[in-house]
Amino acid sequence: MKENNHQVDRNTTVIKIRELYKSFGEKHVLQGIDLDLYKGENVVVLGRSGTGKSVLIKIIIGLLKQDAGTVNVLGEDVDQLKDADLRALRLKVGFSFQSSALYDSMTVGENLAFPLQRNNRSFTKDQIRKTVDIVLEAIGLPDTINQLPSELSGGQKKRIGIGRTLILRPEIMLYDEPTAGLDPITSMELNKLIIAVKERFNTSSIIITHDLTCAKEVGDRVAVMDEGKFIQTGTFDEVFNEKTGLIKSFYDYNFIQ
Ligand SMILES: Nc1ncnc2c1ncn2[C@@H]1O[C@H](COP(=O)(O)OP(=O)(O)OP(=O)(O)O)[C@@H](O)[C@H]1O
Repeated sequence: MKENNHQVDRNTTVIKIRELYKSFGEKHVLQGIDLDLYKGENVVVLGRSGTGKSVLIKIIIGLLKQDAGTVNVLGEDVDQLKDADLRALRLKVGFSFQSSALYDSMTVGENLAFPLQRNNRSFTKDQIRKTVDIVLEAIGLPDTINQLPSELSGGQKKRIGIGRTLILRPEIMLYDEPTAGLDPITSMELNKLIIAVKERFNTSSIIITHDLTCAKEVGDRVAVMDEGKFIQTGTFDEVFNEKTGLIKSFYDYNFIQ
């Protein structure tokens, strides 16, 4: 059991996915996905490239429509929502891109303030500044407020990307390969940040990764995707206890190489 597992509320499901199918022409990408994300939980989705992890995330935030099945996010069936309701739902679901997607010409402070200025026009300058300060402190980079993205390391950019997502106080966080391209020490710091975000901001998260250390550190549960289905779901130890087939390949590649 993880120390932070006590925060998981198994009576409240924030994302409920049932019998989800998605094909592109003859390419059957998602072939019957079921998933519950509980309040306060971090679920890691592991899978080889091209197994459909990004397609799953896009359906969750309504960027793609499924062929069959249901995706319920915070009580709403995503594919049934009108545009305005979908936009409102997206404000409650923070999506942290693989590339940090920061605006190069804006300082860190301006990058963080931008989503607030755009989505929450009632905020005063002072409130915006305070919110930016709180988030910068939470992500451990209070001194970068006046820096440009080009002056930051890869790990710092990822943190700021997460901070920019947090600024709107989402209930759910979706992380797309948060540790990709980072050295092991910076990856470990990012794992700690993902756990800290959950504890401090009460978020529930889906984390897409190939990185088993990340999965082990941050995941209350791990779901292994292969050919559009989850072939194993459970705690990291449950999933990797019996190492056969794809699970073995993943384990060997990450830990024995
Ligand atoms: N809009 C689209 N049109 C056609 N095919 C698509 C589209 N989006 C995704 N695919 C296909 O769906 C499959 C799954 O893609 P997806 O990006 O979800 O993989 P992934 O598991 O996220 O991979 P990676 O780990 O490399 O990011 C791929 O074969 C991809 O080519």
